[in-house]
Amino acid sequence: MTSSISSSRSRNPSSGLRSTPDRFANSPSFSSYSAPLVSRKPDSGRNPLTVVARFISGAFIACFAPPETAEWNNFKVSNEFGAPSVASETSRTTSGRQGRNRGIYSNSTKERGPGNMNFTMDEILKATMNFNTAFKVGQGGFGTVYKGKLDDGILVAIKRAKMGVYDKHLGVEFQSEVTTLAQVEHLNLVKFYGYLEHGDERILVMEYVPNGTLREHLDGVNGKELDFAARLDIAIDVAHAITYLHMYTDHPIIHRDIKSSNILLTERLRAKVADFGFARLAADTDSGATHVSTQVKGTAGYLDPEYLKTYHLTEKSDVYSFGVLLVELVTGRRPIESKRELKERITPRWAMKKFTDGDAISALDPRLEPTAVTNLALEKILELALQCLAPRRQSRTSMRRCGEVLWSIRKDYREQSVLDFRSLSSTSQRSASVKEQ
Ligand SMILES: Nc1ncnc2c1ncn2[C@@H]1O[C@H](COP(=O)(O)OP(=O)(O)OP(=O)(O)O)[C@@H](O)[C@H]1O
Repeated sequence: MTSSISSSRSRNPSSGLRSTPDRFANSPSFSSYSAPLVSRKPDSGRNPLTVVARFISGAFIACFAPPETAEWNNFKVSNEFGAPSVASETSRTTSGRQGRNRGIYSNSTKERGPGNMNFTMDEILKATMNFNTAFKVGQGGFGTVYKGKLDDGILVAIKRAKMGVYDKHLGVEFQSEVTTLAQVEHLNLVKFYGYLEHGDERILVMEYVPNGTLREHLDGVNGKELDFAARLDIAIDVAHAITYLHMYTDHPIIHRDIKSSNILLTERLRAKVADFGFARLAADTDSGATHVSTQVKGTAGYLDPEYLKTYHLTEKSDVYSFGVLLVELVTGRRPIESKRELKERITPRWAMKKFTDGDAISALDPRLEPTAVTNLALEKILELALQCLAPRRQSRTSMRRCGEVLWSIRKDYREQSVLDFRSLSSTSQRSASVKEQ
């Protein structure tokens, strides 16, 4: 229903993804990146991620009217499916038991790594205590998300599709495609463990990330707070994850829905990018082809204006969304703040104006301390955001470059903070000794 047809599907039949060498994940420096070994899946003649995207995008729904008919900043995420009631969940579970069990299998069930988990419905029911609402951690376009504990103690997030969000015809062919998706592995990407089709049930199992979403932290929900250094770390983590998708998988992958509610945080406030709901193989750089969708997908406020105009999708659409995310990180504001006065409603526009007027500091999240060191880093981040948010995609920087720039901003920020701290403590020591005299 929300599936996008890519005109380049036939042009991009390559289906394999590189398995991620561990040394590669969360590499401290992009300059140390080297191309990992390629292990290609045999050419299946079709693009598996397109199928995955069709399935999941049918699930993680955010469809927008064509740009001619809708103002981009007024887009609303349309969720066509109501949440199932507890009663209907129970009846689905019962009927599901009579259905067929399918999942992702590895030859060895002992070897539990991403993508090779072999799940049964009983296992899922046990892990979630029959989808007990006490284990519910969230609700999205796809359905309900539960926290679960597998027999071997591994914590997982279990996404249970709402009835009807999937395209039944895609069910059978979906498994092998999901296996491919599961091979995408990076420390800053939420690991995809497996998928289970069981009667009417469609269940995705992934790494459980325990500390909520970036948006919740920026909103200060449940006392969650993020200082400037943590925000900078998060920006770097996200840049690493997206660079990996763009550059180090067998074929570039465009995330398509980078936003603060798709960034999950660990206890140590490291970021993991979630939701490949809209993921799609990127342009074939050799042929210069780009993807042309029949529908624009993504989230209001994060959408590349050029993609909105042309329906052409490239990695630079992710760069644009990342620019919005950078602005969100330093201002704390949502991309669209509809209750504010007109000139402040579109946060990136407002923040960029402040920056170009030489008044970046007044765009800083009021919860952050406006020190000289923070102000310097803020200006550099907004300068990078400006490059990401360029209206024309040719003028935008790359995700790799974003990572490099942020890395150097963090280096300077840390060094300056240490110097600041030292001079502060020596000043206070001096004033203490003056008092003693
Ligand atoms: N892997 C995970 N670990 C921990 N919590 C998760 C995980 N995935 C999702 N959640 C929680 O479940 C909520 C819903 O997630 P989900 O991805 O289904 O929807 P969404 O991204 O919020 O919305 P949409 O599907 O419309 O994009 C998230 O906001 C988060 O709180």
